[in-house]
Amino acid sequence: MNLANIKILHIDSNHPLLWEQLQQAGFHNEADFTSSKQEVEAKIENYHGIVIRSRFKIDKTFLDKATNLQFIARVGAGLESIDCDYATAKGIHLIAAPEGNANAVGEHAIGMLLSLFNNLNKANNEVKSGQWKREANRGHELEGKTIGIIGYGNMGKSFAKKLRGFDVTVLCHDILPNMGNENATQVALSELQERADVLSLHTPWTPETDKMINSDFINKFKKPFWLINTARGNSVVTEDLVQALKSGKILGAGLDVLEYEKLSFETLFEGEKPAAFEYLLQAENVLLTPHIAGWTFESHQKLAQTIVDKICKIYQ
Ligand SMILES: O=C(O)[C@H](O)COP(=O)(O)O
Repeated sequence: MNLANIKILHIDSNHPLLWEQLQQAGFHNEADFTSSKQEVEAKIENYHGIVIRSRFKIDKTFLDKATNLQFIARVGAGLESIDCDYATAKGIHLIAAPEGNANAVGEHAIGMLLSLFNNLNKANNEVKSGQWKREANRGHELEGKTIGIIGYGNMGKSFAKKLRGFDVTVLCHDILPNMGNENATQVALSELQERADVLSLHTPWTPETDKMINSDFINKFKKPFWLINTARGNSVVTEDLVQALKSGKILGAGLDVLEYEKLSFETLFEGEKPAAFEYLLQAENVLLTPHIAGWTFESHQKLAQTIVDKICKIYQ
């Protein structure tokens, strides 16, 4: 097959190796990082492949215009910006690269957990502002704790693997059966809620996981617990999380994702903020990072390489 006939449109910037290796393989590549969704829609019939991150939604309207599209390559894990069922029904290959940033997410979740358990962020801020508070920063140890992981795909598995060596019990829950492995025992959700001291969320954002962590869900946990969310902000009802933080049912939270994060910077940080968000910003037992769990120099490269390999495989 003459790969020069396969025209690929890149609508988001990625690690340069992605472009370079597709060029070397012989594909015809074009980049358009600025056109609006409507502008891309108007020309998408000319392309056989599109390489995206999450700039805009690939919905039915878009797909109906993409009459020659053979693949959609998402340089990342989450596929929520694509109408996957509709694309698949049209015979379009869907490619994603969760293998590329799973390690980064696993390491970030470990970092958040250790930071929360040992007050690293809080204590650091205090010492740097001239306060030497030892008793107020007495920490907890992971040893002997039970870690519950919801969503046991690439990210959940990576986190569980990193937990080896901490002498913890690792439970996982997934909608698919038989997902447990040497690093985690699969249990029913109710058992996880009964036993866990920590909940780490590693689920995609789907209708089933939207607002999943709400008061009802939280109250089913038998013990107070720590929450780590490196998955999607919309899976947690922030008001309910705040209520649980206030009551002590949630002991602390490490949040790399927020339900407000798609708002503009101005909306998010200037002027009046949603009360629950304001609480998270002030709370000492809440650690916030700006959706960077999968955002490392190494994952940038691994994501690109994974996508190149998967595109090349389609045309082997
Ligand atoms: O789904 C992912 O891979 C991560 O959440 C990163 O998403 P982004 O490409 O939209 O930043």
